[in-house]
Amino acid sequence: MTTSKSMHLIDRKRIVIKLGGSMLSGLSDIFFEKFIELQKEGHELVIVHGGGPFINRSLLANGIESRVDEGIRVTCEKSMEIVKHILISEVNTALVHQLNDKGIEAIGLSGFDGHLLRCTVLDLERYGLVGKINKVHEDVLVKLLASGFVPVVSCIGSTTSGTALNINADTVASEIALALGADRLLLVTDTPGIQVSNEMQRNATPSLVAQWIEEGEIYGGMIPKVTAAIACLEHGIPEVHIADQHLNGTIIGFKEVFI
Ligand SMILES: Nc1ncnc2c1ncn2[C@@H]1O[C@H](COP(=O)(O)OP(=O)(O)O)[C@@H](O)[C@H]1O
Ligand SMILES: CC(=O)N[C@@H](CCC(=O)OP(=O)(O)O)C(=O)O
Repeated sequence: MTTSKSMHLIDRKRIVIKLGGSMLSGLSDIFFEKFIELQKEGHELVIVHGGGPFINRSLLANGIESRVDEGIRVTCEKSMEIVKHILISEVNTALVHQLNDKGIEAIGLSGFDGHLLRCTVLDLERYGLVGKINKVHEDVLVKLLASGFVPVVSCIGSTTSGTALNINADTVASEIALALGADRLLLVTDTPGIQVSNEMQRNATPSLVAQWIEEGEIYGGMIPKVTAAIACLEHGIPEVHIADQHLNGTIIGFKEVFI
């Protein structure tokens, strides 16, 4: 016979939630309420955050040229200093504070903490100091989750010699979701899902996504999101949502899900 306690354990899901820089400065109470609801349902939640618009502003203020190639920032040494400072010292701390303030016990981490994101350089000539994740040491996250904390991860990786590398936050979220064997990846952004011909899509499959990229319907910052989604689906994560902070959006899977 299944007891209600074991039912609860069976139902518990590990969900990786990526918060895009596009929506971080406008996090609403509704988002925090939904987050707390998921916690009360017993799910284990990990947050990964970006901060693209904050980085753009700081680069501009410092007179450093900013260029993005298919959603990946080309990162020179001077930019890297700014990226590291903005993501770790500003965005991560502000987000951890906001969560703690709402009664959510959050702990901030970068890829340096517990060797979380071990990287090598992706393509020095094309992207500069951008990391390719070779290994996620997810044990630090598992320990924090087991102690009831919400890990809040910024998208800075480290090489074995301690050099900081910039990584797109959608990529970090998908690699962490895969390493944790998450049940769901939720990419929260400033739009309620994928829009095609002016219509929001409730469902998508990897082949439809490939077609929409080909047709130019998906471009810019949406490209790393759908790439991350497909990598997760191909490695066994059942569903990826691309949604706004009210969690309305597109579900990407191999089959259509009617919601
Ligand atoms: N088909 C699409 N549907 C919706 N948004 C799209 C699409 N293609 C490109 N985008 C762009 O992607 C943006 C989200 O990516 P990005 O700005 O990088 O967000 P984040 O900071 O949340 O990662 C949207 O605001 C929109 O401008
Ligand atoms: C390599 C790379 O592109 N890094 C990103 C990291 C931040 C990010 O991904 O932020 P969003 O989630 O807001 O887009 C960047 O420098 O903008």
